[in-house]
Amino acid sequence: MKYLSLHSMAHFIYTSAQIRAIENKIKAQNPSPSLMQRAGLAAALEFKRIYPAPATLLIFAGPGDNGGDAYEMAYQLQQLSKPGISESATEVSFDSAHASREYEIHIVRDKHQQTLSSDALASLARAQSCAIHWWDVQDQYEPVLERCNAIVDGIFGIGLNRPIQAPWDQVIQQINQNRLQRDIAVIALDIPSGLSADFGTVFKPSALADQSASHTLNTNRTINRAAINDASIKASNTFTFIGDKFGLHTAEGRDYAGQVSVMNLDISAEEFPISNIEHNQVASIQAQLQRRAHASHKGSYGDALIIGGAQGMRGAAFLAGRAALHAGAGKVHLGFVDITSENDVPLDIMHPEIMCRSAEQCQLQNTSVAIGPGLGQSESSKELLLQCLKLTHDLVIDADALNLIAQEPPLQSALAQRNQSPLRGFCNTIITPHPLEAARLLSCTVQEIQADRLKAATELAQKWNLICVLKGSGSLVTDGHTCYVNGSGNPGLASGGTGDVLTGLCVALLAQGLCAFDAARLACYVHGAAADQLVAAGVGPIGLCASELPAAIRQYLNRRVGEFD
Ligand SMILES: NC(=O)C1=CN([C@@H]2O[C@H](COP(=O)(O)OP(=O)(O)OC[C@H]3O[C@@H](n4cnc5c(N)ncnc54)[C@H](O)[C@@H]3O)[C@@H](O)[C@H]2O)[C@@H](O)CC1
Repeated sequence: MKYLSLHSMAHFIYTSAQIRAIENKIKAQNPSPSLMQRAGLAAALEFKRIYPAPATLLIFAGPGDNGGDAYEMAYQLQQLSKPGISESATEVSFDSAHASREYEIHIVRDKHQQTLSSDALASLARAQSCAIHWWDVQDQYEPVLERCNAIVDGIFGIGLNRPIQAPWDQVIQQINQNRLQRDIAVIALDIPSGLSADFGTVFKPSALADQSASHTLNTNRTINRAAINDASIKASNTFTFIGDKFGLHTAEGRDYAGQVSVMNLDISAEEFPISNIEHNQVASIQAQLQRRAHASHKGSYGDALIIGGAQGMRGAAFLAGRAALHAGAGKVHLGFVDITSENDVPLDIMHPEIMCRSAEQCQLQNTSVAIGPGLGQSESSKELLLQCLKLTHDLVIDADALNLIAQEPPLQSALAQRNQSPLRGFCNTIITPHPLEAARLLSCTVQEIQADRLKAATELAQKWNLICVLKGSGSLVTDGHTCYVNGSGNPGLASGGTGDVLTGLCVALLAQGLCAFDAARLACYVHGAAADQLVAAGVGPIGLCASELPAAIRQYLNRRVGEFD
């Protein structure tokens, strides 16, 4: 299908500034058909594929080029509905006498707010020459809204630069409410209106913050609570143009974008700049996990030690330990804190192969270590963390270990000095903060972290010269230069203990010889994929338990990477 093909750059993600630069470069070449025509045709073809006619389509067109895309899509859909028109045509001559009624198309626009570019004006003219129904945003188009089969959002694209106000704010809530009630397709062109392409955040006008259960808006439109807090379109699908955008995949982006299709508009790969943001594709890393040789033994797959599990949080260490075991570490040790006598040391009855002892008795050298799950913040935990920072080569730092570092300058110095020991060389260090832990580490608020996740993850990785996994929807894995956005996983992971499992998985992969960046990337991917596998089998997302993940991780790894020669 023309313009929808993905080239070798498909795994890259771009900033809106990069997309604008590509757009300007191509536009300067006066291409025919124009980029807007290509965008409209690509959107029409993909829409027709996922939503074949007959159907009633309500298209909302805004004041900028995103609105131009919407006009062009409407025009192209009308053309594609004509009998005998080839789907690979890029420009189709119009003959209104033959216009098919296969799609009943309605367009809503703001007649008083048109500041259209020449491209958008040309697309508007083409659409106006078709059998399309036209509405002003102030008209009562509700009867169409209530019976249409699909809605297209061409209100704002990457040019959105402030919170959305009347009349479009009310329209957005109305569209979201309609989708909630009728479960219809809502297709966003380029990016859902209201979502930031660069941050995955929603521009929220303060007026929306404390609105109550139901509201009568100035066009007599009643909006219920479920839709009221949305200052962005919640799309079922986003057709994004030229290149993929970061905001569609992290922070709030995934909840608003739905299924993303990238349409590169036939722009060749050479026109794209090098991007330092990529989707976390792990095929090449999976290949690095050792295939199991006959003549291998437990020593071949490394030792993993997890330190944590203070009183009341012993389970966190067990979860990490089981994850390390199921992810293939040769030997797994748990070092518990708060142990007063030998008899205090807990055992994992279900997994007696895990070796348990007091943390103080554990060997920190020649072992891949994770510290944090259930660690607590006692003096002895602090001392253990200091020892780990000083003595280990492979170290995963999570949970309370991160909170301690945030509070204690001596721990921060020890972290900063990890790569300066000539004996150890460059260390494998991974931190796995969730947004609150990241906020503590950077002395800011969670809102500030979430407002620019890329900046936060990059800053943490650069500050301490390590690999940072910033957890949350669309987890980021970065070394401070290249950032991978993880696409696997689902809201079933939003429960206690899943982070401990991720930590155990990271340390098991380090133990098996992966470098920190590869281990963190593969761990994130496999952790999410295991959860996706469980949800596909009906285990979650509601009630998915962290303790169910290790076995799913084992299954995933054996299916995808661990084949036995
Ligand atoms: N021109 C082209 O050749 C192409 C354009 N494309 C489309 O063009 C879009 C970008 O176009 P624009 O730069 O015109 O951006 P938009 O279509 O997002 O609209 C920007 C316009 O809306 C105004 N605006 C921004 N925030 C507002 C708010 N909260 N309330 C009211 N008005 C607001 C701006 O002042 C500006 O006039 C892309 O997202 C994409 O959809 C793509 O199709 C690629 C090709």
